[in-house]
Amino acid sequence: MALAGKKLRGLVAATFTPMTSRSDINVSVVQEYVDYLVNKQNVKNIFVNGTTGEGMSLSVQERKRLAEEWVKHGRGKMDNVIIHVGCLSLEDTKDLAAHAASCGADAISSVSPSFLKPSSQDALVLYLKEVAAAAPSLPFYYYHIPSLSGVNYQVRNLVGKMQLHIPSFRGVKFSDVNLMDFSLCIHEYKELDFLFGVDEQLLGSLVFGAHGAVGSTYNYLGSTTHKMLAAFEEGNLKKAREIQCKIQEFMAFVFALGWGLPEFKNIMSVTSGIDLGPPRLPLMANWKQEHPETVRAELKRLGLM
Ligand SMILES: CC(=O)N[C@H](C=O)[C@@H](O)[C@H](O)[C@H](O)CO
Ligand SMILES: CC(=O)C(=O)O
Repeated sequence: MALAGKKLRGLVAATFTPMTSRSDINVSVVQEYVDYLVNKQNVKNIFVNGTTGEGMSLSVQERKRLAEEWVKHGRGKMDNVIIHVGCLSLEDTKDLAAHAASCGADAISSVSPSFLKPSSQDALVLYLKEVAAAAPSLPFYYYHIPSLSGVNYQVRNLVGKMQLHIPSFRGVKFSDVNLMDFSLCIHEYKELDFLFGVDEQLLGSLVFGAHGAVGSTYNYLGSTTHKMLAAFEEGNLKKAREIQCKIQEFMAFVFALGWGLPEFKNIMSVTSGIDLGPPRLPLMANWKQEHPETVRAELKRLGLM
């Protein structure tokens, strides 16, 4: 089922990791979550254990268990289950990559290490080459997210090197606002997939030919975002802009609450009715019980729920 010659297109939901009230992973709701994405949001690709999934805050064992569950429940329902394998340890990353292949994932992706960082573009490519080689049968996507990784090489420059050294390299999940870099990637590397990762600015990336998008909001705004994609396809920019602005108004509202990614899982709990529990880390002090009602009211006010 691996992406062999297939192109990765359309919306990819970066899944939240379901947890119990005590912050243990809760795989019992994964099936319901998959069904919600497919049936209510018409989203058929998932990106597991990434930023949204708090992958970096989970143990290797938990990440493996989650990968197995998402693959198992995605089978026959999802077009692509992409497992994010990046972490600070190369050994763990390779272990996660090999595991993703063994459990039947469609592709893997990795961020750059972000504490001790690669000293050059070549060093990063060599590192990722080792990661990809641990799962040589799976398409590999580089996950560019400079705001969190602190690693900000121009992707356009990296891509040529990755293509040369990593046989399974297939594209980039581009979570940055540098649209010139993004555009030149698409223009120069037509055989690769470039997926945009700043949901509230997706319309801008479509102008430059984005092949798809990976993000946290497609969990609960997938169907709304599909309407924007359709309007863009039809050349109805006025409508596409209206939809994007609603999404921006909503994001501005949650940012004003002081929320960051882990707290966004509240929004998915509210919209899907699936209790995803609290974020893993006790650092996330802005996660408050009273907020769900406020979020629901705002989504309703904007016509997004
Ligand atoms: C920094 C970050 O987490 N970016 C996510 C994807 O990469 C996005 O999906 C955001 O969660 C989304 O655009 C909301 O800001
Ligand atoms: C947002 C995103 O794509 C991730 O969670 O990794």
